[in-house]
Amino acid sequence: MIRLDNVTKVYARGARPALNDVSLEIERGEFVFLVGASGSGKSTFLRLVTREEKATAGRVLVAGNDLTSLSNWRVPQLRRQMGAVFQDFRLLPNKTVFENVAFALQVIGKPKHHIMTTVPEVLDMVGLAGKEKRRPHELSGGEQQRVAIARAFVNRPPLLLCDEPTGNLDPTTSLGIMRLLDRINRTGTTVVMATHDDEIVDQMRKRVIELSTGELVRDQTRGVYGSSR
Ligand SMILES: Nc1ncnc2c1ncn2[C@@H]1O[C@H](COP(=O)(O)OP(=O)(O)OP(=O)(O)O)[C@@H](O)[C@H]1O
Repeated sequence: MIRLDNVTKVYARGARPALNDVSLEIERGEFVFLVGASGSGKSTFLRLVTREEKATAGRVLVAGNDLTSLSNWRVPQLRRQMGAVFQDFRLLPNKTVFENVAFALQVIGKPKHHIMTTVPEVLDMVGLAGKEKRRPHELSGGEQQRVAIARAFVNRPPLLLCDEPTGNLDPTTSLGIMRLLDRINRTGTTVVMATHDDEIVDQMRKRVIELSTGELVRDQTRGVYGSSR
């Protein structure tokens, strides 16, 4: 699903590489935690996968596309294959829960009848049935993140990228979000999650990839947050 071959990323104003000669492979259907101190390169990794950034050297392959040579006009097509979830939810404040999720389908031209059947299904799946008409400010943080996950998953993308999805949530709420991401992963969707949440990583025991100042320093199956433990 994702392959990096000797990838280096140097930002225009960057003193040192944000990623330095990183090679790794993530297979379809895997659940992977991306850990490392602030500034270690996690977000850069995710931005290379979405093609928000281009590698300075090396090759990035995602869902069968070589992003090094992918033309700009094909980037929207690439992004349809991935959903993204962020720490700050990024919902549209003036739209209802239903409309926030429906919007993701409208922008890719799905017909109304498809939207009317698919959105309730996914809202049910994330545990928000009955809250369709609420606006984001009328929901708890955990519920807002469920809306964001519903929006990211409504098109059933093969890849879900999560950047600190539990960063604003308390431990119990975070666990609920993780159960949901785990369920999504079990449908066959590859999940890559950048996180600082040691409790979550230690509980889930999934593959852990650790970056340190742009270098891959650990790749562990059924891993924990800190390598010293
Ligand atoms: N647009 C940019 N221009 C210049 N340097 C950047 C840019 N974005 C990130 N960097 C630098 O690249 C390095 C890696 O940053 P990145 O955001 O990928 O780290 P991170 O692991 O996601 O950090 P955090 O956990 O704080 O989100 C840092 O040194 C950062 O300052």
